[in-house]
Amino acid sequence: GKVCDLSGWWKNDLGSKMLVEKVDSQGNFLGEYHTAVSSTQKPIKPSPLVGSQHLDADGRCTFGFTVNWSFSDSTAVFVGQCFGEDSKEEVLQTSWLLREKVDSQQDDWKATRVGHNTFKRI
Ligand SMILES: CC(=O)N1C(=O)N[C@@H]2[C@H](CCCCC(=O)O)SC[C@@H]21
Repeated sequence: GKVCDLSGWWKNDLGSKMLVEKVDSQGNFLGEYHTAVSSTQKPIKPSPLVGSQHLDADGRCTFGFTVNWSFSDSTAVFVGQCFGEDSKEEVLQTSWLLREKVDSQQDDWKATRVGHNTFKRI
């Protein structure tokens, strides 16, 4: 069967782009995330990501990664699964949590956003 190897460039429906560099034999990878959107006023910059994937032979591996935003004090974590039927194009269905930095615990309740998003290869 076809292993789902996440390495390469991906784009989601917000227009954000992600590069996954080499996936090692344990499924670990590094990369960078170029977000098209942000909740901050600061200029957007590429940000490093660290993650790991399963290496199932069925092209439908699960994965997770963390993005340490280089231009804001927030952090995002993504989890998802690759759907790569042999003939059809590969799609990553993901859910994410974005944790922004708040000044006090009184604001902790509103500090985490959740979402979902689909990535396709570019
Ligand atoms: C995939 C997806 O929906 N998102 C995407 O591609 N960019 C936004 C967020 C970017 C956060 C930038 C740093 C900040 O604003 O603090 S992470 C979830 C969302």
